[in-house]
Amino acid sequence: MTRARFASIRPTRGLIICLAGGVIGGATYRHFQTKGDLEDGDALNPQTFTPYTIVSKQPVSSTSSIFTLRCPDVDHGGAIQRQKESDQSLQEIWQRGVWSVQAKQPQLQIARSYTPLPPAPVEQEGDSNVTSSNGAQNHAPESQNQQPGDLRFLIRAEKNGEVSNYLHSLPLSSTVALRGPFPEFELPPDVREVIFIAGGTGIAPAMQVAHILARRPGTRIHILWNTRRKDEIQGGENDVPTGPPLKSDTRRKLSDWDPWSKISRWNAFGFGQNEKPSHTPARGTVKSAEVEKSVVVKELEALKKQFRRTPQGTDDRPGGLTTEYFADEDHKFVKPKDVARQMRRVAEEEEDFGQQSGTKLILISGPDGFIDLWAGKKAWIGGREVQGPLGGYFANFNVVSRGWKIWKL
Ligand SMILES: Cc1cc2nc3c(=O)[nH]c(=O)nc-3n(C[C@H](O)[C@H](O)[C@H](O)COP(=O)(O)OP(=O)(O)OC[C@H]3O[C@@H](n4cnc5c(N)ncnc54)[C@H](O)[C@@H]3O)c2cc1C
Repeated sequence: MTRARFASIRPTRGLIICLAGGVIGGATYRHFQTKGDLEDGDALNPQTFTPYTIVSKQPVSSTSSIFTLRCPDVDHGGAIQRQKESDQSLQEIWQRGVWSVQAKQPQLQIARSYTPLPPAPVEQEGDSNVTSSNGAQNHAPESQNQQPGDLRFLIRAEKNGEVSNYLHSLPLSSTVALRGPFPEFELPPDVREVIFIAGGTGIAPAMQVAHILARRPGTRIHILWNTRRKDEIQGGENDVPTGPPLKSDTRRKLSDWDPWSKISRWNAFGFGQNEKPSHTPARGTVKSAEVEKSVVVKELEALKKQFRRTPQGTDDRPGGLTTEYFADEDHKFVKPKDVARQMRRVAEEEEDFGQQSGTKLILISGPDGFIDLWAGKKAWIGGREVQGPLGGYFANFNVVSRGWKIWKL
């Protein structure tokens, strides 16, 4: 979610893109024609804006909230149809990769991109499974009033930010015009391993990826989430291995390997499905049991549970989501060594169990400076945003030869 990412221009029908005055602080902004943007009666689509209603705003921190938006008039026949159409059209994109929608500020006629969060985990009696609005299995005590087709966003009110502050200023039941979906990144079908470095609201695409991988047996994702404020990661637990690396005499061939063994590397990672992962409270936070967990932390935990319900891969390798939390306010930052440690763990597993097929991905999402620091600036070529050369910390990491691919979101 770089500033360049904020600036990506997608040629769309019925849209006038005016770049004049659109470059502010390194960002190019999308300006829209006043007439004909709002097309009442259409399901969410990339060409025209569809009015949604804010049905809830759930504070995450003093600067960010989770907004739930719904197609209006959901109780009326035609609109129910529209809601269903919208939900169906999103089913596919929810399985493919990272995507966004644009929200419009009507007075200024500008729009910004926002990343839908996976459907809220739905509370259910006991520990049984429930099905979310997009057919996903969910499990956690959140968001009781969710309806099919609802879109949820984690939105931070940026200092002097036009659209984000406009959205935060709107009371419940206000209308917000949305357009989309816009694919941002397609996960390779054979993806096996993901390290996701997320800055701030960059956690939203990380959650999208986790949501997809939770349905792909044997895939794993480790999220390193760096926020500015510690309240956003409150109660978050770091799933990091606590024991020393396994010695070579404990190595076993994959065929001999007992996935439920306590000494298995997968479990040492916290990926085992029967074993309780070893947790440490997020740095700078008190033990999670003693504090109310932040809304996003709760949702990440619910995503972890989704992985545990997914059948294992053909090689009996448990899939999983693990997390590490860092807050600037605590002077804790994700460092290259944190990423290197995860890469090393994967490399050790490959040594032990043999090189596995499948793509290994490092994804980075967050504000401009965050992306630049890790992987260098994205670039613009021919009016299109491209990845640009690999820079930042990763310029000095031997990632490619180790079989990792990097993508700046
Ligand atoms: C694909 C995509 C998905 C996105 N998803 C989300 C999302 O899920 N949630 C979310 O909150 N945002 C998301 N963003 C960012 C969002 O589109 C806006 O850029 C953001 O809300 C700021 O817009 P604004 O109009 O309020 O600020 P602007 O008026 O555009 O900017 C005001 C000032 O704030 C600075 N600024 C803007 N954004 C940031 C930032 N993130 N960090 C530091 N300084 C900043 C600008 O440089 C400028 O100086 C996404 C962006 C993209 C491209």
